[in-house]
Order: sequence, then C-alpha cells, then structure tokens
Amino acid sequence: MTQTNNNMTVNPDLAMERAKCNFNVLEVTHIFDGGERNTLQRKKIEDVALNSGASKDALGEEHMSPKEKYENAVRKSCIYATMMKNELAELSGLESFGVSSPVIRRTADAFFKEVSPFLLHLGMFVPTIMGQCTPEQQSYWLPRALDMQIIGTYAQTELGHGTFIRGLETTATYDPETEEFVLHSPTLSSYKWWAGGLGKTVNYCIVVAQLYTKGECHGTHPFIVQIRDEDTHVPLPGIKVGEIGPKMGFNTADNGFLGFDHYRIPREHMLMKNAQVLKDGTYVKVARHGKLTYGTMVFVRVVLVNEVAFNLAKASTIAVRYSAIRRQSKPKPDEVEPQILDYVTQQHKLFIAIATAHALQLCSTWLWESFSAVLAQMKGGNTDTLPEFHALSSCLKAISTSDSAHLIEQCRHACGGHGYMISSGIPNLYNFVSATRTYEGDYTVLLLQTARFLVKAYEQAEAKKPLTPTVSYLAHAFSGSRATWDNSPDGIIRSFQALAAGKTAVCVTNMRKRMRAGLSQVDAWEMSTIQLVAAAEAHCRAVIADTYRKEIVRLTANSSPNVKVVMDQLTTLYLYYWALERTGDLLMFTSVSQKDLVDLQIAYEELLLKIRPNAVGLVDAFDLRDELLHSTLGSYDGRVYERLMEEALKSPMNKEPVSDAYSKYLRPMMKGKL
Ligand SMILES: CC(C)(COP(=O)(O)OP(=O)(O)OC[C@H]1O[C@@H](n2cnc3c(N)ncnc32)[C@H](O)[C@@H]1OP(=O)(O)O)[C@@H](O)C(=O)NCCC(=O)NCCSC(=O)CCCC(=O)O
Ligand SMILES: Cc1cc2nc3c(=O)[nH]c(=O)nc-3n(C[C@H](O)[C@H](O)[C@H](O)COP(=O)(O)OP(=O)(O)OC[C@H]3O[C@@H](n4cnc5c(N)ncnc54)[C@H](O)[C@@H]3O)c2cc1C
Repeated sequence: MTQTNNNMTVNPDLAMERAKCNFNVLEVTHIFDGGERNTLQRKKIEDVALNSGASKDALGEEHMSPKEKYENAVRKSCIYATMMKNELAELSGLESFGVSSPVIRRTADAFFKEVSPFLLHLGMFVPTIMGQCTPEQQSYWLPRALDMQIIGTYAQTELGHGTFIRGLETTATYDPETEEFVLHSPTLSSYKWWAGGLGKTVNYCIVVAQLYTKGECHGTHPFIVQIRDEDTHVPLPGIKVGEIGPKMGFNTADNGFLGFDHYRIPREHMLMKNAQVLKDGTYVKVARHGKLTYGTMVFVRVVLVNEVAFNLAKASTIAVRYSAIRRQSKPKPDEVEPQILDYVTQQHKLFIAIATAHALQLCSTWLWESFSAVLAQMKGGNTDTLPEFHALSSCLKAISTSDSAHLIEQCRHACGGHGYMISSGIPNLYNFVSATRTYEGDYTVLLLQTARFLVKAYEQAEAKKPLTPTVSYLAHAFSGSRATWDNSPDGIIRSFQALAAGKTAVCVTNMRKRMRAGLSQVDAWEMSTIQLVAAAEAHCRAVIADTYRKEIVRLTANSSPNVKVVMDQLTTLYLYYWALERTGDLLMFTSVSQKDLVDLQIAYEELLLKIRPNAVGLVDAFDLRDELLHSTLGSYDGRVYERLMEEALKSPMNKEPVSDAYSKYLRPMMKGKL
C-alpha cells in the first residue's frame, strides 16, 4: 500500500497484524473501488491533490474561531476548486459520476475536516442546471458555473417547511408587462433556511418557489437567482440574506437564510426543461411525469449512499487500527494484556461496520447504474421506471445514512475515551453523517415513500399482475405458508424478502380492517405508518443483502482463493448479523426454530474469529491515506499515543503556564474576595 512516508516506523502490533493478513489487500481495494482502473485513477488524483501539502492547516481547525474556520474553509475550497479546474479535470473522469465524482468528493475530504462551503455548488447547483434547464439555458449557465465564475447553492427548504415541498410559501409571480418573475417571501416561515454556502459564500442560488401566472398557482418550480453583486459580493436590493448560526456539525458550510422583498428576475431565469412560462404568461407543462422537478433530490440521494459508505469506511479504519494497538485488561493473569480487538464483543461492534461499508459501496454503484438506465429511458420520453427508482433510492438513502451514523457512533464506542476526542476524527464523521439522515429527505418520510410503492406492488401481486424487479419477491407472499428457513446465504436473503412481504401484508390487512371499521383511507394509512416504515426498512434490507451478495459473487469471480474466502466471510457476516437482529420477525414470518437461531448465533461468533486475523488487512484495503482520515487514532503507522499528546500540546490553553481565569476568578474566589 502506498503511503506518503515510506520510511515510517509502524507500531509493532499493527506490523504484526499486517504480517498475519492472509489475503492480497490490493485485490480487495480494487473490488471496493470498482476495478483496478478506478484504483489507479483515484491514486493519481490523490497524489496530485494531496502530495503538495495544500490540504494541510498551519493551526488545527478545531482551535480556530468560527470566523477563522469559515475563512480557512473558503481558502482551501478555492485552492481545491482551482486544482479541479486545472490538474484534476482531466484525471477525474467526471463523466463517470456527473459532477459529483466520488473520487473528487473523497479527495476533497482531505481538505475539510467538516465540509466545504462549496459543497452545494457542485453537489446541487450544477446538477440542477444540468437536470432542469433547457439546452439554451444550460449553455449559458453551465460553463460559468463549472468555471466557478459564479458560485451557487440550492435554496428549497424554508423555516416553516422542509419535508412538505408542496407547502413552500415563497412565491414567484409572473409579470407579463416586464417579462419578469417577482420573488417574494410573504411570511417569516417562508424565509429560505439551511442552504449550504448561502450565508456568506455564494452569489447565485436555485430557489424553489410557488409559481403564479395569470392568477393561477402551478405549484413549486426552480428558478436561478442572483443574490449578490458579481463584483462586490454585496447582497442585491430586495434580498435579505445571512448565516443561520452554530450547528452540531457543518460549521464551515455557512448554511444560510434568504428572504425576498418583491425581487425581480428575468423570465428566462425560470428553469424551463420540465415546464415553461411563455412571454404572455401562458403556462406550458413539458414533462410527462409530475415529479421531475424533484430530480436533483433523487440524484443527491443516489450520491449519498456512496458518500456514507466512504465515511463508514473511514470510521471503521480508525477504530480497527486503534483496537489493534490498544491493550486493556488481563483476562488471563499469566499473559500480557490483549489487544482490545481480541475481545469478541469488540469484533461484534466493528466487523459489521466493515461489512456494511462494503455492502453500501457495492449497492451505491449498482444504484448509480440503475439511475443511469432510468435517465436514459427518460431521455426517450419513458418515465415508467421512475416510481420504482424513487422507491428504491428513497429507502436506500434512508437506511444507508441511518445505519452508517449508527455504526460510526459504534466505532466511537469501540475507541473508548479517546474516540470522544475531536482529534480521533470520529466525532466529525458522526456529526456529518447524522445530518445526512435528515437532509435530502428525512428517514421516516422517505421510508413512507417506499412504503407507498410497496403497498401498491403488493396489491398488484394480489391481483396476479406483473411486478417490477425489486419487488418481484412479493409474488410469493400468497402461498399461505411461512417461508422455509434455511441458513445458507440465499436462504437468509429469501427470509429477509419473506419478512418484507409479511410486514407489507400485515399493513395492508390492518389498513383494510381499519377502513372497514370506518376510518378514511388517509387515517387508516396514518394509523399504520409505524408498521409501514418497518415494512419499507425490511424491504430495503432485503435489497441490500441481495445486491451485496450478487455483486460480491460477480466481482470475485476471478479473484485469488483467499480473497474469495474473506469476501464471502464478510457477506455472510452481514447476513447473519441482520438475521440475529431480527429474530422476532423471523419467528413471525419464517419457519425458523429456536434451535436454528441458537445455531446461527454460534455460527456468527465463529465467523468473527475467522475474520479477526484479517481485520487490519480489511481496513487497509479501504486504502485511506492519513490525510483523509484526520485521525490521531487511525493513522497507518499506529503512533496513537504520540499523536494524542502532540495534538494536546497544540491546544491554545497550553500556551500560558497559568490561565488568565486564575487571576480573574479562581484566585478571588479561593481567597474569599469574589
Ligand atoms: C416527501 C415528498 C416526496 C412528498 O412529495 P409530494 O409532492 O407531497 O408527493 P406525495 O403526495 O407524497 O406523492 C405523490 C406521488 O409522487 C411520487 N413522488 C414523490 N417524489 C418523487 C420523486 N422524486 N420522483 C418520482 N416520484 C415521486 C410519490 O411516490 C407519489 O406517487 P404515487 O401517487 O404513490 O404514485 C417530497 O416532498 C420530498 O421529497 N421531501 C423531502 C425534501 C427534501 O429532500 N429536501 C431536500 C432539500 S436540499 C438538501 O437537503 C441539501 C442537503 C445538503 C447536501 O446535499 O449536501
Ligand atoms: C446540515 C443540513 C444541511 C441542509 N442543507 C440544505 C440545503 O442546502 N438546501 C435546502 O433546501 N435544505 C437543506 N437542508 C434542509 C433539509 O433538507 C430538511 O431539514 C429535511 O428535508 C427535513 O425537513 P424538515 O427540517 O422540514 O423536517 P420536518 O419535516 O419538520 O421533520 C420533523 C419530524 O417530523 C417528521 N415528519 C414530517 N413529516 C412527516 C410525515 N408526513 N409523516 C411522518 N412524519 C413526518 C419527521 O420524520 C421528523 O421526525 C439541510 C438540513 C441540514 C440538517
């Protein structure tokens, strides 16, 4: 594995772990990256972006004031953006993932311990221009945006509404006299709130507003809006903009608020790919599907699955390496204290994090390919596959972000007290990933979107109508008997599908019962939402398990024998783990017996021991350079205690032998003079 410093001294426990690893680490890196070519390309990009040292801070970011932190983040965003335009553009193969190339995102993480104030520019502003503009609009805006002549964000959420987009209050009223839209914020709750980079950084944004023309409201539509002068950066008249204040994370992202006072923009600034307002104010719907204006959100949900997989890989790298060097307790009095990685409970906390990072990474690539296929069909005017894809991307976004946040927190627990240090890197990872569970569609809300689709699919299965691929298992839901338990990987996946089908059936039955008892359809649905969320979650777990398994079998077809074995162990671990997490459900919906579950628990524990010797090799295979990890606990060389002390000594509190607080408060209080 290439490291920046080839002459480093490695902690002996880590060196021993690496000597013990019995598979070819680089082969697994290739699997995680989606092929050797991608690994080589990624490494080239990382070398160019990181070897110059431009990503480093003179003073640790955590010791800066909020203003200094922000300015430092802008400084580095500008360096990174310039690198992207020059050295990285050709290397990055942007066409493979649109503008949000995961390699570019991954490398950018070396520059930012939190997030870049430009995150929304490439993450949502540019994708909206690409997805919602007519070709003429695109040819005007896209080059300026890609060249960073203008910087933008995506301002949809308001103080009063985030989830319920149809409830947004900002208005865009067309004035045919001047051929302009008048943007207005009629209430406090209509103020835009949250958009990243809006507070101080951007000069343009996508604004989602209720469109009025000829006295009629046509629902929410996107507009491109200049909010600051392109030269002085001063907010334009009619614009009230600012930063929303400190948050749990994202503190370098200058999330902002924005209000409009009858602010005028040219008619052409409505993004008109899916709907148009003609000069005389006539509204023309172009798109065949009513929800295409939600396209940027769908795109970001797809991207997020990849992003959280990457962040989980980081947390598990930190926690596994640390667990290999940390020794604690003495279960056998005559032996040295064991590495904490030898405790089976520790393996239980950590190996599922490694397996989940793999599962989500492979699912994200598969999801991206499905998305590309849906986009290609839509180009030809066919939107038939969109509902299934919306259901799929919604649940995968919800479950991947939620599982990753939970497992990153579990990695923190696995690092004991030191995991609580900002310098461990884990708190920042957690703060970032826990936000992804909320933004771009809250967890519960998105699972309920998937549940809508599941219930419809169930009704189709009941009527013996054809089903789309991801829900085809529902056809077996009407056999009348419980699914047969079998502890092979395929058997477990079938059981997960049986859980999803069984839970959906319970929801449908309960809703029908409630409606027969007099509840309206809306109320019957509402009363069933706890179970509907559970059904959508079960569906998503079945999809992840199935995809992970199939992809690993495919990707290891030509791998060396030991790589095949270790990859198979990880997928099996994933399946056992989730089966054991759902024993109650399995007892309800499959033929599993108490003995089967006791046996499964034993098989799981034995699997942990088999994976144990390869644990460090597995996280090394994520190939995360130290610059990306930002961690005292997780560096490749394992100099944990030295780094913790070095970081502690950087604290400004240690600059003076006696704090000013002594003479100001402590001394007077102790001398009774306060
Ligand atoms: C919850 C919904 C989906 C509800 O939308 P709605 O118009 O009220 O629809 P409904 O009545 O529930 O359903 C009607 C129908 O519309 C369908 N639908 C809904 N969304 C889509 C879609 N994207 N593609 C395709 N179809 C979609 C639904 O499945 C329904 O279909 P059906 O009637 O069942 O056949 C929507 O409002 C929504 O997406 N809310 C989440 C808001 C969100 O994601 N905001 C993101 C803001 S930007 C951000 O957070 C940036 C983060 C920073 C960063 O990325 O770094
Ligand atoms: C760090 C961060 C960055 C963000 N960046 C941006 C940005 O750049 N641009 C932008 O436009 N927005 C942004 N957002 C806003 C984000 O998209 C919203 O916060 C998110 O969509 C959730 O909406 P909400 O805040 O209205 O939550 P709410 O909908 O108010 O959720 C509160 C609770 O109500 C529940 N709930 C709501 N509706 C239902 C329902 N129908 N059924 C059951 N339960 C329900 C939810 O599950 C949740 O438990 C950002 C948010 C964060 C945290």
